[in-house]
Amino acid sequence: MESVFISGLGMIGSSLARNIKQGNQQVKILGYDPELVNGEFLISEHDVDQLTSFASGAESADVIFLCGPVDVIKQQITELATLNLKKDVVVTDVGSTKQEIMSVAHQLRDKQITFVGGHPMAGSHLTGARSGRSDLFVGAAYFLIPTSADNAGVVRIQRLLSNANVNWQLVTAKEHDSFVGAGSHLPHIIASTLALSALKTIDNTTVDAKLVAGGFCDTTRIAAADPDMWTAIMDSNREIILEQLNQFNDELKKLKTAIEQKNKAQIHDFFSDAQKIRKTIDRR
Ligand SMILES: NC(=O)c1ccc[n+]([C@@H]2O[C@H](COP(=O)([O-])OP(=O)(O)OC[C@H]3O[C@@H](n4cnc5c(N)ncnc54)[C@H](O)[C@@H]3O)[C@@H](O)[C@H]2O)c1
Ligand SMILES: O=C(O)C(=O)C[C@]1(C(=O)O)C=C[C@@H](O)C=C1
Repeated sequence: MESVFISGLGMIGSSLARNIKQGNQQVKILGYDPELVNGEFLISEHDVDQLTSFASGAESADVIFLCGPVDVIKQQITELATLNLKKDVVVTDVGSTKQEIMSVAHQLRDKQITFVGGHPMAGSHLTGARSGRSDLFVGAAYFLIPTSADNAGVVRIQRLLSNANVNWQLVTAKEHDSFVGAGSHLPHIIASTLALSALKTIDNTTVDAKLVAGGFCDTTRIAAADPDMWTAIMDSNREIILEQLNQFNDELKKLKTAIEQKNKAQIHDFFSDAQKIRKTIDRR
């Protein structure tokens, strides 16, 4: 019987457990999470078969998914390199950044342990096992960062998650971090900045903040995300984020200047260009 160990049974880890279990009841799922409530919930739902310590789950697994925050994933890769893992184990993760993680993972590759970086590009601002879903990843990109020797690992992960109906994307860690910087990290920064700055103004009016426009709610939903998770992501993708923030500031400055100068043609071009870009990525 194939054993899968999932470390971190929050939204993403629990979604993987549900999906793998639904796809194949024969796979034994071992789980670890320091917040016991997550594991106990998944045991009660029969999505996880057994709760273990990190070390014993890792040592008895055929495939290991690291699903904690990015900083925890890095620590656990280092810990895995000290354990007595199965010889042909495949280790993967779901962290939102990849360059740092792939670089820490050399400790595993040096010991001929297969590590394939992973990142399902689906989720929400919610946390914990109760917020996971078996269909969370349907239609979403699932990035894998193989190294040249890791083809068997890629196939093994794809087979295990064949029920997930994801859009597999094999990319380099650098390409990944640049893409998610623009497509995920910057949006979170902007949503949170908007929430902070707009509320300063709104709180000085007599109108209830809950009466804000739908556009405010659409653009700030992700500002409700977990600060611990996002602090770890900012720290891990620091250089790319700083570069992309400069680019963002340049665009914002252009609009500010056009508004100051009452340059209606430029203001129109700004919204028209953005409209065209947004329409090209409409998925649903
Ligand atoms: N939230 C999203 O939309 C999303 C999407 C894709 C990837 N990710 C990435 O997935 C990972 C998990 O995010 P999530 O949304 O499931 O967050 P979550 O908070 O729901 O789950 C993280 C879990 O990790 C556990 N944890 C903390 N320290 C641990 C440790 N030492 N060992 C094992 N578990 C530990 C926490 O108790 C928590 O249950 C993060 O690395 C995140 O960057 C998140
Ligand atoms: O949809 C959301 O609420 C999310 O925040 C999910 C989201 C993102 O879209 O940016 C968050 C972090 C990830 O690494 C991948 C997906």
